[in-house]
Amino acid sequence: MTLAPLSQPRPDISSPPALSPLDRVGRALAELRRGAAVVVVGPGDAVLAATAEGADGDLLANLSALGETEAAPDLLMTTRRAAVLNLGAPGPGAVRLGLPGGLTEDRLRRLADPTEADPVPVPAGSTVEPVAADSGAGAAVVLAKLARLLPAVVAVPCPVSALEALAWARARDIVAVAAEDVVAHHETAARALRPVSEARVPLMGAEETRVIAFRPDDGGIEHLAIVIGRPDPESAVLTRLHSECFTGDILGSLRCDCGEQLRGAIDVISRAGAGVLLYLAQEGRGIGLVNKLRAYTLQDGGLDTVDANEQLGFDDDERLYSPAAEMLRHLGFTRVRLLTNNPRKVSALARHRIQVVERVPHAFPANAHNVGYLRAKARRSGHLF
Ligand SMILES: Nc1nc2c(ncn2[C@@H]2O[C@H](COP(=O)(O)OP(=O)(O)OP(=O)(O)O)[C@@H](O)[C@H]2O)c(=O)[nH]1
Ligand SMILES: [Zn+2]
Repeated sequence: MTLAPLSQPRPDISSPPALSPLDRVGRALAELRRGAAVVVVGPGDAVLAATAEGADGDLLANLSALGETEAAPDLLMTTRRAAVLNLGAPGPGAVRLGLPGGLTEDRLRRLADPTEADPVPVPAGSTVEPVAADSGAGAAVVLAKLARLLPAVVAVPCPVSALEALAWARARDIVAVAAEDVVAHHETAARALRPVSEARVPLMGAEETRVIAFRPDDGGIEHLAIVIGRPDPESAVLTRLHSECFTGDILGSLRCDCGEQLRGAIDVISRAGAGVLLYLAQEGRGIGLVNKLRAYTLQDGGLDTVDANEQLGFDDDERLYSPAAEMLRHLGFTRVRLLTNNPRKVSALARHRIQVVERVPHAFPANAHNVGYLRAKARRSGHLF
């Protein structure tokens, strides 16, 4: 084998042609998850950001060096987390927190992660400034959420204008992404869902079952349609939207009702003759398994399921149901009888042009471990038990 001489020009792989917005966001998510910095470019700002989770002193110093500033990075967090720290009113969006004396690894950890044992110290003289959702700074926080990390990032402004930021990032081999693509990502990924494989999977109690996997175009986790029997698209199809719950579905956790609801839905649909169960990759009401375990730790400290989410900086429910509506349409179903106790699922499907002709209650007896959780769902989230 002959090796090409070193002097031979190499193909430029740093700027592949015409990456789609989904691809660009997908790359940025992978970078954040491995602890690298990304550039997020808004209409009037560009930030160099890395996730707060796992950030150490070296990363903070590197960000400042790359941003050509003596100042320590700012901490960007959701308005929800800021409210928990008594730094303003809760609501949608994000804020930039400036700390006198700068951000240290210890301060960062205690401000961003409520499962850290010590009380949160917000130093006197700290500044809090709202950031627009579609700005580079606002979108950087959305990226952390999409990456299913703690929704907080450390960031410095890029040392160039927003117009020059893409070229600046490319010259340094840093992945760059547009804020508008980040903000639109959830919906764009749902629209780009396509069926990629399908197989017959006889289930206990529902032998005539097919599983169809739908993949988002950004390479994200597949959602599954579990079609039992032969549902008639001309009539309202008995349908269950089930959000993934590793602990309840697989391990049989008693902290929630998911395992019973999953097996119960298969049973009910099978006895009715036909229907569909959508198994949605929305672990932990959309915050991911790692954050759900953090939420459990907070609940063991006395918070309920809604407050635990908000302490972490999330909304109480981060799920979107456009993927579910898209999958139903792919299957040819536009009218459903929905197995749920959750009114948000009913209204969300209607918003996405799937007609819910009936809500079919789907409740199971409580146990000693989930009784508080079920009560909180009824009291705080409007579940109809
Ligand atoms: N963040 C968080 N998620 C949880 C907790 N307990 C269960 N979950 C998640 O909540 C989701 C429950 O999903 P579903 O059963 O489809 O939805 P639901 O809102 O309970 O509505 P129903 O249709 O009435 O069952 C799953 O993704 C679980 O992983 C919790 O304490 N915190
Ligand atoms: Zn569960």
